[in-house]
Amino acid sequence: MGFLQLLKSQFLCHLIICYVFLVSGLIINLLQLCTLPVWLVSKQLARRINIRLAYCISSQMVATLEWWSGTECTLYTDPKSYPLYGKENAIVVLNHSFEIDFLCGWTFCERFGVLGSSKVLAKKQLAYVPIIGWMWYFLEIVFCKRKWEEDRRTVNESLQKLRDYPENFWFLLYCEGTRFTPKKHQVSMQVAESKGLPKLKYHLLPRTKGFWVTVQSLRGTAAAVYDSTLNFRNNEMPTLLGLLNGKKYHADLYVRRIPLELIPEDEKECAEWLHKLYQEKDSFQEHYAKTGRFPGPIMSPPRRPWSLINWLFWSCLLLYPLGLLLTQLISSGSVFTIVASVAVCSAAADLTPPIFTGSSLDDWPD
Ligand SMILES: CC/C=C\C/C=C\C/C=C\C/C=C\C/C=C\C/C=C\CCC(=O)SCCNC(=O)CCNC(=O)[C@H](O)C(C)(C)COP(=O)(O)OP(=O)(O)OC[C@H]1O[C@@H](n2cnc3c(N)ncnc32)[C@H](O)[C@@H]1OP(=O)(O)O
Ligand SMILES: CCCCCCCCCCCCCCCCCC(=O)OC[C@@H](O)COP(=O)(O)O
Repeated sequence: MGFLQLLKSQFLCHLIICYVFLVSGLIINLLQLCTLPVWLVSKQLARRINIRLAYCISSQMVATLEWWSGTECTLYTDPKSYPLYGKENAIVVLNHSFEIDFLCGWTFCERFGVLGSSKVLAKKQLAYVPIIGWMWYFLEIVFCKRKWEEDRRTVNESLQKLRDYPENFWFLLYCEGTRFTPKKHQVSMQVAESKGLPKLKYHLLPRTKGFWVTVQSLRGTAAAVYDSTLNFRNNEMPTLLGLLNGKKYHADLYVRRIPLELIPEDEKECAEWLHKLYQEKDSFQEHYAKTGRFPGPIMSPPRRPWSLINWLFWSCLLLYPLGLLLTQLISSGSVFTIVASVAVCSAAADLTPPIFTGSSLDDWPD
C-alpha cells in the first residue's frame, strides 16, 4: 500500500472530511434560510443564489468521488446527443442498484454544469435529513409519499413550479422506486407475472405513474428523456465508506437521448412504453455482463477542478479555527478538558451514520 493510499484509509482524514462537510453544510443551510426574503423580491434571483449554495454542498461529495477516491466515470453515448447534454432540461431515468448511484449521477451533473440545479423525485423522509434534505427544500426538489392518491396532485404541482426555472436542470427519476435487492426483485417479478409482463433480470418492475406525471408536467419544459443505465466494472459493489477510504471504482454509464415528443401522452400507452424501456435496459445490462461494456461509443467528459477548489476553500476556512481550538486545548494543560474532548470525539465516532460503519444507507430509518 502506497503512502497516499495509507493516508486515505486513516480515520483522522475521514473525520476531517466529515467535519468540513457537516459544518460547511450547516452554514450553507443557514445562508439558504437567509435567502427567504429574497424570494419575496425576486424569485429568479433567489433560485440562482440557491443553485450556487447547493453546489457548495453537493460538489463536496462529488470531490470525494472524483478527487479523493479517483473513481473513473465513463460515458457511453451517441456523439450526436453529446453536445446537448447540460444545454437543455431533461428527465433522467436511472437504474437504482448501487449505494452511490446518485453520486455518480451528481458527478455527471457536475461535468455537464448542472449540479447545482439537479433535481430528483425523492421520498418525503429525505426532506428531513439535515444538510442534504434541507438544501433540497430550497432547490424545489419534488418529494413523494409513495401514495399515489396524494402524490398525484402534489407531485404535479411541484413539477409545474419548475416550468419557469431560470437554469437548465436534470430531473432524476428512479422508476423502480426503491433500491434493487434480490428479495425486492422476487416480489417485483411476482407482480410482473400477475400483470402478464415479461420478467426482468437486472431491474425491479418500474412504477409507471410517477414517470407519466413527470413527462406530462414537464412537456414543453424538458426536451428529452435521458435513459441512463449504470454499472460498475469487475462486479464492484461500491459504497460511500469505500469512497471515503479512497477506494477507486470504475463506473460505466450508458445514456440514450429520447426526445420527449416520442413518449405517448396517454397514461396506459406511456406505462407500456416505460415497461418496454426497462426491458431494453435489462438487455443492455445483459450485454454488459457478457462483454464488460455497454453498446455504443465512449464520449467521456473530463472532470473539472471546481469541486476540488470548493472543497479546498471550505477546508481552509473551517480547519483554521479548529486548529486554533486544538492548540488552545493542548496548551491549557487541563487533563480534564483534554479527556472530555477525546470522549466527545469518540462518542461522535460511535454515532456516525451506518455508512461509516460499513452497513448500507438502506439501514437508515424511514
Ligand atoms: C448524460 C448524463 C445523464 C445522466 C446522469 C444521471 C443522473 C443525474 C441526474 C440528476 C441527479 C439528481 C439528484 C440525485 C441525488 C440524489 C438522489 C437520491 C435519492 C432519491 C431516491 C428515492 O427517494 S427513490 C424513492 C422515491 N421515488 C420514487 O418512488 C419514484 C418512482 N415511483 C413512482 O413513480 C410511483 O408511481 C409514485 C411514487 C408516484 C406513486 O407510488 P405508489 O406506490 O402510490 O403508486 P404506484 O402506481 O407506483 O404503485 C401501485 C402500482 O404498482 C404495482 N405494484 C405493487 N407492488 C409492486 C412492486 N413491488 N413492483 C412494481 N409494481 C408494484 C401495483 O400493482 C399498482 O399497479 P397498478 O397497475 O394497479 O397501477
Ligand atoms: C464530503 C463527503 C463526506 C461525506 C460525509 C457525509 C455523508 C452524508 C451522506 C448523506 C447522503 C444523503 C443523500 C441521500 C441519498 C439517499 C439515496 C437513497 O438511498 O434513497 C433511498 C432510496 O434508495 C429508496 O429508499 P427505500 O425504498 O429503501 O425506502
